[in-house]
Amino acid sequence: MKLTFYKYQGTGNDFVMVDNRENKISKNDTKLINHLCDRKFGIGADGLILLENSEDHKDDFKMVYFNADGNESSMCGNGGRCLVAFAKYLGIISDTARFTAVDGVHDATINDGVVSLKMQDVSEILDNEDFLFLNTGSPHHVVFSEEIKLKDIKKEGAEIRYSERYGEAGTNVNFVEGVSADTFSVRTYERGVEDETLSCGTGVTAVALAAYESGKTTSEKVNLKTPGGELSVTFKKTDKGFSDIWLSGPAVQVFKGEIEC
Ligand SMILES: N[C@@H](CCC[C@H](N)C(=O)O)C(=O)O
Repeated sequence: MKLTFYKYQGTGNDFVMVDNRENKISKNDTKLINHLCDRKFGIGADGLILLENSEDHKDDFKMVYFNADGNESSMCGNGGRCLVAFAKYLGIISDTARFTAVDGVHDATINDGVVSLKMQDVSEILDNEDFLFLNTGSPHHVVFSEEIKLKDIKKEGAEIRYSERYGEAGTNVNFVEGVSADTFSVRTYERGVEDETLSCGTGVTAVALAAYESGKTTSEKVNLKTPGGELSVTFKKTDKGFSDIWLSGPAVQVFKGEIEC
């Protein structure tokens, strides 16, 4: 079969997008999805996203996310932003969207190529001496450190991802360095890619909230510099945790293609 696909990137976190409203791809075909994401033998991407019809057509569409290893996973923030740009390209939405993902319903807006995605509220943050841990749709271990540009992210990230603390499920790992009162540099090791990616949306969201929680910023708008570009996260601190969390940044179509599979 010839499969039409689109390639998108959001601050260098890249995705194969498939319009699956007619169920062309089976969600259980781990081997095929892993092959499509392979950078040498396939198209190449950090993950693959299916745009599907929302159940009962309640929302504009549904997001189904797979890591590059071919397994369906938890929420992908950059992927969600790219999917909104894809839905606009397909004519499903204009400048606002509401869609369902694995962690629930998300609202989004597009303005001049910048996609802002509303994330789920966060009520629990584990604040340890050496790190923070929270779930922003995906699990994130956050370490504040210095000279992150010198780190071997693949090696240090894998040590934490596979540590006993996180068991079989594992975690994503973010290494963070302060730049100014409201700006942080972030490098992320992603589970399911098992390497550093150029940016991670749920990761920078976790970093912004962790920075606020640990007193490293007092701003409810945090700028995040990743190796693939800049994102921002705004939120409101409440007595229950964090709400009204929005992740914003560019989302770009790179190319369209067909692949025999
Ligand atoms: N790149 C993503 C996160 C994707 C999910 C992650 N790899 C996991 O399995 O937890 C993002 O932008 O949030």
